[in-house]
Amino acid sequence: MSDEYGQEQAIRKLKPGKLVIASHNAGKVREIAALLGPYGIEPISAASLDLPEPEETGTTFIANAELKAMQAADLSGLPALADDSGLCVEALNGDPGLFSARWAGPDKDFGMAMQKVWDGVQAKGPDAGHGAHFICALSLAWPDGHVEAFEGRVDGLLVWPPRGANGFGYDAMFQPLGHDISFGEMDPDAKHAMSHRADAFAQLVKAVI
Ligand SMILES: O=P(O)(O)OP(=O)(O)OP(=O)(O)OC[C@H]1O[C@@H](n2cnc3c(O)ncnc32)[C@H](O)[C@@H]1O
Ligand SMILES: [Mg+2]
Repeated sequence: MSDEYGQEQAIRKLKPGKLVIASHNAGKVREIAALLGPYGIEPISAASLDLPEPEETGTTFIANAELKAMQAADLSGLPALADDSGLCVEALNGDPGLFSARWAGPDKDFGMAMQKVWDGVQAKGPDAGHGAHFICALSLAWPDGHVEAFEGRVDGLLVWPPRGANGFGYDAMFQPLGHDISFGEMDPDAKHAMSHRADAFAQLVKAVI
């Protein structure tokens, strides 16, 4: 148990210091580091610590975020922040959802994954809606086993063909409600102002920073 983050600490404010970003997705690590920017917290990536990628056996975004954060905190001895997220498509009953990364296969081919999403919606017929949302669960875990989690969401529409080279994953086929450009076409700062990750992060900041 570390002194700084021990069980006896009544208020678990995240003091400026080191925080492991328990993700192996470079796009997420970049976004989380940008969100942490104003708080004077030094992010350390799981990859730079050679942390293993745990199997995501949870049945909810929060469960998966918690298992990733708890493993990284346990192995590193530092507080760790993990993100489990995904694209939920209404016409596909919420798929790919928890399996958003897995739909891209071992080569992480999101061109193929986006095509699969679009083909799935087309197969539902001409009346299928294009509504979708992203969910992001952020979990913060301390080496003593304490863990908290926050869930954010952004609603939008699927667009086809994919547009823009910014962002990562499914960004090029997702247009947030009230906007006429996709996340793939948006400046990173604009995405950070409205994304599912920003929503979850705002809740985390309120609770612990
Ligand atoms: O588990 P870690 O190591 O964090 O990395 P991952 O890529 O496997 O991440 P997830 O298991 O949470 O899978 C979520 C997938 O959902 C997609 N996704 C999540 N947030 C996104 C965003 O902001 N924009 C586009 N796609 C996103 C993206 O393709 C991710 O690979
Ligand atoms: Mg993953």
